[in-house]
Amino acid sequence: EIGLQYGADRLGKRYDAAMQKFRENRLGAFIHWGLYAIPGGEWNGQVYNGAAEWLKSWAKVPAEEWLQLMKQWNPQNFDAKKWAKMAKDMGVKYVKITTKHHEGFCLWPSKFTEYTVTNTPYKKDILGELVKAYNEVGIDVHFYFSVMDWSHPDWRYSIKNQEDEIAFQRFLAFTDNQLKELATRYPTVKDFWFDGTWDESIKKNGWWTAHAERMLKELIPGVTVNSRLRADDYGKRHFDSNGHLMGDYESAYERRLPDPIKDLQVTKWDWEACMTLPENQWGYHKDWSLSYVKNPVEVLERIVHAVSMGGNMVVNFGPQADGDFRTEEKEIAKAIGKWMQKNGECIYACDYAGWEKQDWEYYTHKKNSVYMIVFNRPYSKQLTVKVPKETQIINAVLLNGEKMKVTETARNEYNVGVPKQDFQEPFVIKLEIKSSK
Ligand SMILES: C#C[C@@H]1N[C@@H](C)[C@@H](O)[C@H]1O
Repeated sequence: EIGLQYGADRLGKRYDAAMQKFRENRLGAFIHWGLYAIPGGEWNGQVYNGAAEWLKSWAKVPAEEWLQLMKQWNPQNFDAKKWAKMAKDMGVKYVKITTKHHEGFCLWPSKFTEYTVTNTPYKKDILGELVKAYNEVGIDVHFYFSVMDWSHPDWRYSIKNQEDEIAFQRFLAFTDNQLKELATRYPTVKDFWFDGTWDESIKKNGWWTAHAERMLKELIPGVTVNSRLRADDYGKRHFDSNGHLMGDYESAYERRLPDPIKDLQVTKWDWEACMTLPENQWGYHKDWSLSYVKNPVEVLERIVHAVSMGGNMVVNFGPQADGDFRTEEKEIAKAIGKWMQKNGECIYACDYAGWEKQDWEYYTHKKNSVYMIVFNRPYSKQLTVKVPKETQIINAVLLNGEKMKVTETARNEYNVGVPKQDFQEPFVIKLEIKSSK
């Protein structure tokens, strides 16, 4: 191994209570809300099909022009309690909120920039209202924070000369101030999810990324930080030059998931994926017909896929400028919630089972139960289960209590029958197992 000053601070998983809670939460929601919700993907009469929260970039809008949108920021239908109820009904255990996206507009009254909710017709501390409302219903709040800040004159993509260096060090000090502000104003926050850290300027300042993580953990003991913040002494991101994960969980799975057969290495560490409902829209886009929108079962499949490999899944919502959610998002949240109400025990506090994946889909594991989450119902009406050596299936029950037939078909192989009723949705069978290992 090579000596690193700014590599991984710890080897292996964290097992303290705060990290255990992060891990057991398993299902979260992302909220991408900012000035970009106002134009919703359209600028000067042209609709851009790229991600709506990047419209400033697609339409090449200068920062001072873009930030004029603040004059229109007045979400009259915003109701933090309604947002909290929608999340609770969906069955999410945490919500990640964009405190500040790349545009630099802050949902909290930051003292270090003029580009905040305070200087809009709305005036009030949106972030504070949301933290309070989510916490009141027992939902943890995580902060998304974009280091890249298009509104700040000292932001640099790369460091080309001494002037860049001096400006960027000022920028990092500004960022420190905002992070300290967030951690002290909202001490119940459980996690910081950093984004906008892929440019040369950050990779050349690995020291700062290590400092930012350590500073937050001093301010809020137990807080978790994602790997995307971190760059080591040589600019290596997520995993340091010795191959060790930096931060507390890997956060590279954005709109994609590890392969359930080829990428089993991820089961060795904590990780969290995040996904969009359309192909690639995080902020509100007025025209969702521009790309495929996943149906509720396709969203569920991604949630279960992540948990089956020991990861968390965060499903994204992009609220409208008026503070309400589009109908499609409300309907998907409701459908997920209905399924989670019946089947959540195969998700919450579950982990990778380590059994050989089958075509009917996924296993998850909790204590001495293994759950079979069936997305593909076989015409044979038999679900093949290959168990590890010295493992027996004692019984198999549907979560509604219906007993499933279990037939040993070969050494360490069983057939588990399917339910009589075709539920027209993924169903869950709970296996009680006995291992003589
Ligand atoms: C690229 C990029 C950003 N990362 C996702 C989580 C969204 O915030 C998107 O704008």
